[in-house]
Amino acid sequence: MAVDSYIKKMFGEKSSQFADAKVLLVGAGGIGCELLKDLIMMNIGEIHVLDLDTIDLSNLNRQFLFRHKDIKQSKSKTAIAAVEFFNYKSKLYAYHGSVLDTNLFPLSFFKQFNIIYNALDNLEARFYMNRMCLYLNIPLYESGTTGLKGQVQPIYPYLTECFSCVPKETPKTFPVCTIRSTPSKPVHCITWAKDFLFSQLFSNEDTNTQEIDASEFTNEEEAEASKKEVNELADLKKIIANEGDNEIVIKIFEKIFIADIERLLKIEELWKSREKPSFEQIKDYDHFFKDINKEYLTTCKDQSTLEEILKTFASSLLRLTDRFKNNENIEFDKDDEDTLFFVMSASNIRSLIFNIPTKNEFDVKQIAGNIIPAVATTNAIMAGFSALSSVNYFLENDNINRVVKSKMVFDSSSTDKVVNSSKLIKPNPSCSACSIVKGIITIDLSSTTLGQLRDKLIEKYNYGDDVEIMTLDSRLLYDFDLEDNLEEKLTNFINDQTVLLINDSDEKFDLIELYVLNSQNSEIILPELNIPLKKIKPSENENDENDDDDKLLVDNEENNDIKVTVSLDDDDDLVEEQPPMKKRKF
Ligand SMILES: Nc1ncnc2c1ncn2[C@@H]1O[C@H](COP(=O)(O)OP(=O)(O)OP(=O)(O)O)[C@@H](O)[C@H]1O
Ligand SMILES: [Zn+2]
Repeated sequence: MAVDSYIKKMFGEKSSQFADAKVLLVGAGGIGCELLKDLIMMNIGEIHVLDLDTIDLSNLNRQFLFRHKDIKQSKSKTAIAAVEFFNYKSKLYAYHGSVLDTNLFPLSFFKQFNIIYNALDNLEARFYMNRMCLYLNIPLYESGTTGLKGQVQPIYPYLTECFSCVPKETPKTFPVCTIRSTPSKPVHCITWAKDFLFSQLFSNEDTNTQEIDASEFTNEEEAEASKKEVNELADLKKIIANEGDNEIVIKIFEKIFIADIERLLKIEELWKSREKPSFEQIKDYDHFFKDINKEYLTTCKDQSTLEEILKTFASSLLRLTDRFKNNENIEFDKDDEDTLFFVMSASNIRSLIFNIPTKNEFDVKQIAGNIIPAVATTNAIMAGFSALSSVNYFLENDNINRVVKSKMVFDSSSTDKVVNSSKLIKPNPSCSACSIVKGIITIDLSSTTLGQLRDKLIEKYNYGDDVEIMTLDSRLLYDFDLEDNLEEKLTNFINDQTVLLINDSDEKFDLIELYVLNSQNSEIILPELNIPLKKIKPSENENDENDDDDKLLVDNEENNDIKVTVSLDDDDDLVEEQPPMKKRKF
């Protein structure tokens, strides 16, 4: 049966609308390759594929559109070239770049799509796409897998839970003192080698300026020892940059694995209830450093003998030193052999000193790359559900009906059912992303004054009296107390893509967020918004005399007449988005 009639049989007459759709697929990795195939099979009109990465050897086992010859080629472009021979009607477009790059992909880029599919592997990009879809009110089909687990979440902006509504699990971290002074597991040594030693030696940042936070250590002496370590490493880094002969291997080894450990040994407090580190297992190190070179031993991946460990350390260090001297920006990458082997061997030397089991290349790669093996089948299943979920977009006329028909799909822990589904849930009213109604304002910043913007806002959204206008980064541009700026052109305060927060001075309506698109000679075009009434009654906070204690008013250097509100709250949670401005009272 031809694809067209098959689709018609499956989904009915309305499936002919697939051909009119323009969709964006973000990510051409494990799920992305599968989704591209599924969307093509649905005869979607235009499929735009975006990915920042190039193909690695380790992608080939599951990213079935890529071949060995494609290694180092752009994922999005290769994926599209690979399906060229499929029998399909979709028009395909590839973009190589990060979706976070606002120069390459401004908000107006996303505006052209009916649907966006996320096939990403990190929270930052997922949070970002979630926001873009909220601004533009575009349905987002979010998917992800870890090993045998996976899930697909259709997100209909403001009607269902968005990606930020539920806090995401934090990646596992360890106390600094465990990593720096008292490791007891292989993962502690690998984390030390990757996140501390490797970045101290090879990162382009000025490591001299890095501060040690004494409160993270249980013991003052320990904090002092760590501070010394960092300063001395910064000196070694200078030697790496300027000399880089084989001497450096011995110097670095003796500093990190002898002097620093001796310093720790002197802190008796640390070893009262722990086994002391010892040099017994590495005492013959100078023997193995006699004939070092940049070639790796053929058995270096095994890491089963002291010779393999030490020689891998020496070769990887020398190779990285060469790269560093060539001004290469070296970052840890599990698929970059030199960086992986350096981390592997350095962590194994540390393990020998702390009497911890050593690990081979395979294990270190898993742990250092935080990898749960990706499973091709899970990717294929979740991509399939993502494509199928989006069929509701075409079969139903509006988002409310789409929500009713759509389901969230996830893996099941029961053995008699592979996948489960559940109804979509309403947004979390305190979600940092979707609890604030968002929209896009098109405006000519060079010809419009702040006063004109204020008047237009009041008129369009029926604010009773007045508004306060701020930027997302907390600059107060206007309130009833700050009228001096009203005659000024907006270019003096904001740019294209600035996000504005508009607050109702009467406290009747909730805060709104407007994304600025600068357009020359354009009138002020404000979005149609359904602004909810304020959830917290002002009277609830009236007795709170210290309301302003959590903000400071300071001068902005560029615009001296603008008040700048700086929050003293320091909410550093990486996996939850920043708390919304509406939580503060202005
Ligand atoms: N900011 C971003 N912009 C564009 N593409 C992105 C961005 N962040 C991640 N991606 C892409 O999302 C895809 C996710 O796919 P996947 O989870 O299979 O990861 P991978 O990098 O291909 O594989 P692995 O991490 O297992 O080696 C990757 O191709 C990655 O390049
Ligand atoms: Zn939300």
